[in-house]
Amino acid sequence: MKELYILRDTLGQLQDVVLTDVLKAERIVKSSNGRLTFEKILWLNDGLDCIFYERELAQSQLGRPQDRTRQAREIAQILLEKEAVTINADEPYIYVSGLRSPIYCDNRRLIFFPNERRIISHAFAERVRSFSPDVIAGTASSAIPWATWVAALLNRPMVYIRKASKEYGQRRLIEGGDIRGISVVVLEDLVSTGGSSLNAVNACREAGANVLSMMAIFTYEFQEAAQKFRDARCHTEALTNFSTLVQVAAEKQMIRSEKITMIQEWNTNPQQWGPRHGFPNVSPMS
Ligand SMILES: O=P(O)(O)OC[C@H]1O[C@H](OP(=O)(O)OP(=O)(O)O)[C@H](O)[C@@H]1O
Ligand SMILES: O=C(O)c1cc(=O)[nH]c(=O)[nH]1
Repeated sequence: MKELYILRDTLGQLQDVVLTDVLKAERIVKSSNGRLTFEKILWLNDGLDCIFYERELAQSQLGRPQDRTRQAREIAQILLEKEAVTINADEPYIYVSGLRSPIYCDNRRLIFFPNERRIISHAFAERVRSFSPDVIAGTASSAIPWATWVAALLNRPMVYIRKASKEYGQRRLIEGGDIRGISVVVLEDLVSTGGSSLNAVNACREAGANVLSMMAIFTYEFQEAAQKFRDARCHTEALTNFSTLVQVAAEKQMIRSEKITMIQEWNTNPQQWGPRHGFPNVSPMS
């Protein structure tokens, strides 16, 4: 049994999607500290730990490192169980940056699994909510569904950012609406070198938006990516990451130890790994 907490201010309305969850809940315990209505729901379904619908409390609760660690481990396990993560050293994958890699994390697969995609979109929503953005932005193409679900959960407008402006029709780079002068959180499915996500952040900035954060499901934790975001003065975070993935895979014996050693070697020096193993890196994909 899991516990779902829904918190709202006394005048607040629960969104439809939450109401559906509430109706399915076994038992609701209500209390109040004067300013907040506090509803504790004993939740029978797997997968959903908690949702916070009050900003102040969300920040204090979600800021606790152990919560983030638990969440990162849970999502890493999903990536492994749903075979989003695959390893192939015989024919290493080519990344959009041109890097060769023995590991690929295909988060596109996650949209196929309703329970897991709910866990991830709720995790995103909890974090995005603490920034109170005007708009949720998704990078094309893989983050469009995540941005859609998060925007629906938070009842916010959504846009998506193309890799390049469309060459016909309205010729837009950002689709959905005008983000000039308003705040945005950008969602991405995955960060390797950070090039794609930073392009999206820059596109939003050039369109006149204030980018509050760029959040991804997964990051390989490359120094190169972290430096790019520092240089761009853009806050960034990920729901889970390479080191957590490796830790969970090792503990639960989901990846054999020699493969773990190999992907760790790749991760410490991704530029060198391909050439050293007879697979030169290639030009970045356009
Ligand atoms: O951090 P980077 O080095 O830029 O790499 C990460 C990017 O690569 C993938 O997108 P891809 O270009 O494969 O496009 P897609 O989302 O349309 O599948 C992924 O979805 C990220 O956007
Ligand atoms: O860098 C990339 O292109 C990339 C790496 C990865 O593991 N998964 C993905 O979708 N893209």
